[in-house]
Amino acid sequence: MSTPVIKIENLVKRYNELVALDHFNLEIEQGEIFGLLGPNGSGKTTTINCILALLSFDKGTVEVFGETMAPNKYKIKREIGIVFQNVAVFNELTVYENIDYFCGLYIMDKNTRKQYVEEAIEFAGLTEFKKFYPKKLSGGLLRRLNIACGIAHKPKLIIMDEPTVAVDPQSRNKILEGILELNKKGATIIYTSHYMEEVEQICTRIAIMDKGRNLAIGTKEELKMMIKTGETISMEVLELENKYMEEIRKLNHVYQVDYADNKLNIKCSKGKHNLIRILDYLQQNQIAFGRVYSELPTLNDVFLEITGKELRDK
Ligand SMILES: Nc1ncnc2c1ncn2[C@@H]1O[C@H](COP(=O)(O)OP(=O)(O)OP(=O)(O)O)[C@@H](O)[C@H]1O
Repeated sequence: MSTPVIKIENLVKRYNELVALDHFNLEIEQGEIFGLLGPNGSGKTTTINCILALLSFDKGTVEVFGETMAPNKYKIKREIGIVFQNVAVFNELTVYENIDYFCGLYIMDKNTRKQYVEEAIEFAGLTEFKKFYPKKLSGGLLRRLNIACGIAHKPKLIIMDEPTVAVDPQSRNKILEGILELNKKGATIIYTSHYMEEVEQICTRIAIMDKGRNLAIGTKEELKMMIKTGETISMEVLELENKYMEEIRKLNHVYQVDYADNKLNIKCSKGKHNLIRILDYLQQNQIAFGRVYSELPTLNDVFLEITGKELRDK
C-alpha cells in the first residue's frame, strides 16, 4: 500500500483545562476527498492546525506524506494548499494581484506563475472580476477568491476548513463542483464541515468527530450500515389511539414509534418489507393515512445514534 497522505496517531491537544483532541487517530490515503464532520467545537480546526504544525500538541504523532510534520518542513508545506474558514485576502490588492501574491510564495518562475494564476481565476469563475478589489465582491465571490488563493500553486493536498459557511447556493455549488474537479486532477482533499449534506455529496470517506474524538469512520454507506436505523417511515395520520401505537411498535423490525402533530414517525431496522408491513397493518385496522414518506438513514441519524444528539445541520 502507498504511504498515507496523513497519519495521525493518538493526538492529544489541550487548551489549558479543555481537551480539544482526545487521543485522536486518522489515516487519509492519496486521492481521497476526506470529510471531517462534526458539530461546532468538536475539534476539526484544531486537527487541521495540528496537521499544518501551526499548533503544538501535548501527545501523539502527525505524519504528512510519510514524514513527521514540523513548523520548518517547508518542502511538505509547499505541497499543501489551505483554505481557512475566515477569508484571508489583502484588501489593497485586486483579485488577480491577490492570487498572484499567494501563488508567488511557492512558484518563482514568472511565466508558470502567470499561467497558474489565470487557471485559478478561471477555475473559481472570477474572470469578470480580475480587476476588482475584495471590498467590491459579494460574500460568495470573496469565498471563491479565498479558495483560488489557496489552490493556485497546484498543491497535492488541499485542506478546506468549512469553505461554504454563509455562502449563497450558487457559489456553494460552484465550490463543491470545484472540489470534485481538483480531486479529479489528482489532489487529495480534506474537507471539514458541519453540513452533512455536503459531506455526503462529495466525500469518498468520512470521519464523524465529537468532543475531540473520532467516533466512526468509513464511506457514507459503511457509516449507515453501522447503525440500527434502516429506514424512517413517516405519514400523516389524523387520529391514532395509543393501543395502535403499541401494536405498531410490536411489528417486525419496528423499534421506535412517535406520534405528534398528526404525524406518525416509525423507525425500522434493516428489513425488506417494512413499508408494506406497516401499510397493511394500517389498512387492516382502518386507520386513515395521508402522504407517506420513506427515508433512508442520513449522516445525522448516524451521528444521533452514536452520540445521542443532533448534528445540527445549520
Ligand atoms: N485558542 C483556543 N483557546 C482555547 N480554546 C480553544 C481554542 N481554539 C479552540 N478552542 C476550543 O477547543 C474546542 C475545539 O475547537 P475547534 O475550533 O477545533 O472546533 P471545530 O470543530 O473546528 O469548531 P467550529 O466548527 O466551530 O470551527 C472547542 O471547545 C473550542 O472552544
